[in-house]
Amino acid sequence: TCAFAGQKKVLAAYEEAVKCGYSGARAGRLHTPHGVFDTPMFMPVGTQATVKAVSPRELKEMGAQIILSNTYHLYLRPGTELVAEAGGLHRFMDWDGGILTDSGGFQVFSLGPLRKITEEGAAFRSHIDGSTQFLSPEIAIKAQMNLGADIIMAFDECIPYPAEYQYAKLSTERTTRWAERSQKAHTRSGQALFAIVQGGMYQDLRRVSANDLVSLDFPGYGIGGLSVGEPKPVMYEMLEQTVPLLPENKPRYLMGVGTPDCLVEAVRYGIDMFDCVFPTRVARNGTAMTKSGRLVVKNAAYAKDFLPIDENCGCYACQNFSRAYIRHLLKADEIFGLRLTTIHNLYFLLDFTKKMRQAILEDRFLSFREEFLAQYCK
Ligand SMILES: CNc1nc2cc3nc(NC)[nH]c3cc2c(=O)[nH]1
Ligand SMILES: [Zn+2]
Repeated sequence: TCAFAGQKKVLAAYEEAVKCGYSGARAGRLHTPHGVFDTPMFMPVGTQATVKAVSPRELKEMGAQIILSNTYHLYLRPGTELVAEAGGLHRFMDWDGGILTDSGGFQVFSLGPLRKITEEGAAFRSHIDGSTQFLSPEIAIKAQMNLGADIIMAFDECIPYPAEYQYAKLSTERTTRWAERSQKAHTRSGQALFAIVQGGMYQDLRRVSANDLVSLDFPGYGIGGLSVGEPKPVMYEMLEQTVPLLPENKPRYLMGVGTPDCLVEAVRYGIDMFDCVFPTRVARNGTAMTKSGRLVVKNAAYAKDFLPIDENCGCYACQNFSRAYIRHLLKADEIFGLRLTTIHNLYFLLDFTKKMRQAILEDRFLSFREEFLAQYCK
């Protein structure tokens, strides 16, 4: 059955175009001040106000719609007030598409040597100069208002994996209180604030977290605390528990995911938005993503392979260069080499989400998923 449910309300409004088949997969459109964007979507990560090794023009060319930047990094360097003085993040990095900033929650817990978490917020040492820093919902929201992203995230704690039930419970309850404080601190119109569902790997805590945040009525919901080392079946189980509790007419954003097999599974559960450093990170050590799995183009096997990374790929790297040439550049430590693998990997994931959208619109997503998983080896 295909139903159309549209809503053109506040910014970052989610307009579901088509929900088809017997899965939760849906194709939608996300309304923001910088445009209306198609979902499912992959968002390239530009941690320090640049997607490493590629230009905004190249990102536009390959079909990027919304890109991500990290508040934690920009808060420490160059400072979010400075970015505000520069006219905001869009002007600063010359990107006129959508921008989503995460709130520092994850980085504080995964990057800076953590000092202490209290009800007030998180004290940590800067990974840049070792200085003692502090982030709270109010500080994180003010920083994101300064950056001026179209979508910003509530300040939360990404619960480490594994975590005791009691810790996960207390942390999740605090994250919900932090979400409320984030909401109160968010006074910038034309900017959507998403909450982040936590709950560790506990079904009941996931449900409580989702229900509590839905009752606080946000324009969109991140699903956090996943892709933190848990087995994939556990991640999917948490999605199964969480996504159905989230409003159909609001976007769902699975944070930090991921590889194509995870994307196609998460879309089946009804996820609309993804971000992941994987494509850009593995590109920098010479690994290309293909529909059959990873291709380490740096390997000697490709020294005389004059075919492109993927003959059916429409990206700049595959249209113009061979595996042998890219391998040569990588071996010679030439910057252009990792630019080409990065361009290919970003294009691959952006194109993959476009193909999933098309499959949903044509009501053939489940067979698309079967065919893809049959060919892709992790
Ligand atoms: C900004 N808050 C926030 N970011 C996250 C980023 C993540 N990135 C991954 N895997 C790479 N898991 C994540 C979880 C969170 C999370 O629970 N919260
Ligand atoms: Zn390519």
